[in-house]
Amino acid sequence: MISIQNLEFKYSKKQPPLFHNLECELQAGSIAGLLGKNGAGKTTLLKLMVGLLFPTEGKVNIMGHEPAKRQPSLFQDIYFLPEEFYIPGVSIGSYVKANSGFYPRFDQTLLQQLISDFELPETKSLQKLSYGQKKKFLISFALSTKCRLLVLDEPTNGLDIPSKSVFRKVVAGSLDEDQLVIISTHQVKDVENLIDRILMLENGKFIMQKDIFDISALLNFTTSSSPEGENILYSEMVPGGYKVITPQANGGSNVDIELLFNAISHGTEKMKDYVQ
Ligand SMILES: Nc1ncnc2c1ncn2[C@@H]1O[C@H](COP(=O)(O)OP(=O)(O)OP(=O)(O)O)[C@@H](O)[C@H]1O
Repeated sequence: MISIQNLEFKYSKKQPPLFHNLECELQAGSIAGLLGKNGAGKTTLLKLMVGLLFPTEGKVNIMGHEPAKRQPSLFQDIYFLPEEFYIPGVSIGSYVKANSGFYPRFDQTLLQQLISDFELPETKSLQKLSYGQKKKFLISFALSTKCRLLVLDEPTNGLDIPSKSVFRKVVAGSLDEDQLVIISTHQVKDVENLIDRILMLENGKFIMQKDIFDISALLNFTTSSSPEGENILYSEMVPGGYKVITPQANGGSNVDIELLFNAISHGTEKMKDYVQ
C-alpha cells in the first residue's frame, strides 16, 4: 500500500537532507508504530506520505498514486490526524455533515458508536470541548472515514488513562483488512499490544523496520537481578532489579517497546544482529 523508494527530503537547500535514501514498504491490514526521538523526522515523513510535503528526490507511492500530485481519488482514501489541529466552533452534527462527504466509505453508525465509547458529551460547539475531548472526536471521525490509509500523529497525547485503553480497543476493533494505520508516537505504552509493526527513525534512516511477531521470536523481554550476564543484550535498572533483553530461547514473549527503543537508540553492539 505504501512504497517509499530512495527518498530524500530537505526543508531548505542550504541544509543537509533530513532523509537520505529512505526505503519503506507497508501493507494493508497492519497497524504500524512510527518511533523516533524528538526531531527525528516522524511528522515530516507523515506529511510526505499524505502529500503535504514533497520529496526532493525519490518516490513516495501510496496505493498507486504519488501523494504530491494531490489527486482527489487518493485524498478520499487518506485521513491525516495531525498533532496540532484546528477544529471549528460548530456542532458535531454540522462538522460531520460538512466533512463526511469527502469520504465515500464514511460510516455514520461507527461514528455514533465511537462517540459513545469515548463518552463525548452532546455539545453545540466543538470548540467548547476540552483538548482531549476534541482529540477523541477527531479520532472517532478518522476511524469513521474508513479510509484505507489512516495517519495519526501522536493520537494519544492529551487523552486520559481510561481513554487510552478505549483508543486501543476502538482502533483494533474498527479496522478492516484493507486498511493501514500509521501511528507516530512517543507514548509507546499507549500502543503496546496494538501495533504489529515497528518503524524506528534515526539520523534520516530507519534503524528498525520489523513486525512485532518477528521481534518476539528473536528477543526475550524479561527481568533479572543482575544487569550483566552471558545472554544479556541490554539492561535497565528498575526498582527491585533490572529489565533485560536476551536472545529468544523459549519461543515468544511480549515486546517491551520502550526497552527495545532504548536498547536500539543507545546503539549497543550486541543488539545489532537482531534489529537489521
Ligand atoms: N517547517 C520546517 N522548516 C524547517 N525545518 C523544519 C520544519 N519542520 C520541521 N523541521 C525540522 O525537521 C526536523 C524533523 O522535524 P519533525 O517535526 O519531523 O520531527 P519529529 O520526529 O516529528 O519530532 P517530535 O518528536 O519532536 O515531534 C527537525 O530538526 C525540525 O527542526
